[in-house]
Amino acid sequence: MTLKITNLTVAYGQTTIIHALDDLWPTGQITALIGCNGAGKSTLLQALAGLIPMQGSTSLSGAPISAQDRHRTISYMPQDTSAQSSLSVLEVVLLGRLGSLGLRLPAGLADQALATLDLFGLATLQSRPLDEISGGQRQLVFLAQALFRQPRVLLLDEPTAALDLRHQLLVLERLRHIAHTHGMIIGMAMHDLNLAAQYSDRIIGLGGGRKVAAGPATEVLTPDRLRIMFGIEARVTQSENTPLQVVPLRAVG
Ligand SMILES: Nc1ncnc2c1ncn2[C@@H]1O[C@H](COP(=O)(O)OP(=O)(O)OP(=O)(O)O)[C@@H](O)[C@H]1O
Repeated sequence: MTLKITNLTVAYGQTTIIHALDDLWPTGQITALIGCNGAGKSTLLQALAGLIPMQGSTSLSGAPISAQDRHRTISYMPQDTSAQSSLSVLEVVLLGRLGSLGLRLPAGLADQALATLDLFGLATLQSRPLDEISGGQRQLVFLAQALFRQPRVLLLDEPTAALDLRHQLLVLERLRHIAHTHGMIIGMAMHDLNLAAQYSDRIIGLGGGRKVAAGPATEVLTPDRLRIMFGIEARVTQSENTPLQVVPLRAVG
């Protein structure tokens, strides 16, 4: 299974934001989208999720994704998870499978939702109202909701932005495991280049809504490319048993 993106173009009014982007996202892999503020990462994810109009096409294993398929097969977690609600944490996760909910909860569904919460260490929060948990916990709840939908393609906009270091690693380890074992296609926008290097299979560098680099971290995260993409001077190090490390030194230009 491969997500094929062909000639994807997004415009707000007269302004084109994503310019005729082509790409292939293979099954079981995490693709990280990197790029400076305004590069088009969120816009690309939202277009793929069918939340904003786009031109071009997307297909899964050769079959075009219709509007109805898109809702069933693609799950999206936005950058902003600040929505207010007095629903409990477990209820918010259950909403991920709204289509399966009726007057009675199907047998086992709540247990499955609880197991998804437990992936991120949140089971003890299940009865707490969403309004009464922290920003990082909230991000984890919406991540659990997106996963609970059991999508074939999971799109995440900066999924670790609100998380402490332990939870950043835990979430990305879990996601990598899920991608590999379930063959899920995961695309995520990230600002932390070291986490992108450590956990993604492939990195796409966006600049001005265009793909300016794509490939494994060792090819994309080079000092020359970092200078072009982010306007920074950086040192990049890698030794045998440690992941590639980007050390930003100064802003240039
Ligand atoms: N609703 C909108 N109407 C008009 N322009 C928009 C809208 N949303 C985003 N843009 C513009 O589209 C461009 C890409 O924005 P986008 O949010 O995709 O960037 P990003 O790479 O996700 O940035 P960040 O890292 O800051 O989240 C920016 O120039 C932004 O100003």
